[in-house]
Amino acid sequence: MSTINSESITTSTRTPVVIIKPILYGNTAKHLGTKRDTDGHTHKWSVYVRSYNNDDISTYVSKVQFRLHETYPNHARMISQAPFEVEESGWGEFETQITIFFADPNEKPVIFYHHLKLFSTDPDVVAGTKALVNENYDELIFQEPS
Ligand SMILES: O=C(Nc1ccc(C(=O)N2CC(c3nccs3)C2)s1)[C@@H]1CCCN1
Repeated sequence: MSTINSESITTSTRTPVVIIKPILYGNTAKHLGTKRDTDGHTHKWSVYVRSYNNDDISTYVSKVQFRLHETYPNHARMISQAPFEVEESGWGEFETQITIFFADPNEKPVIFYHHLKLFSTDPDVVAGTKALVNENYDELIFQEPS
């Protein structure tokens, strides 16, 4: 923006402000201890998106869609309030698609792909004394409107 007055012309240049929000997305899993008779499920698991710093991501995330394997009822799960996670059970591993929608209508949704992991060679996970955690670090980057 330039301003003109009798003495001079000044031009202000504003450096775009970039806001970076570190996040974690992924899953935890724990063996049920047995193969459930009713449905053959062996694990309970949770797939989630959360702030890396444990702050409230609801200030900038409006909803998150977790697309599970199509054999799950209502497999495209939309979560519209924190915590942004889906808790389920099953017997195997598969690809999930995680779409993050933002409170700012001008910000396009972002999509992450996550392999839901249930199995581990970690003796404590195998013993069921420790949950498996399979998560990824990433960053949501916002440009302040110029
Ligand atoms: O396992 C795998 N795919 C899976 C897809 C769905 C799975 C599962 O666990 N499900 C619980 C069951 C339900 N049916 C109804 C309500 S929930 C669906 S496993 C692949 C195959 C080879 C390696 N990985």
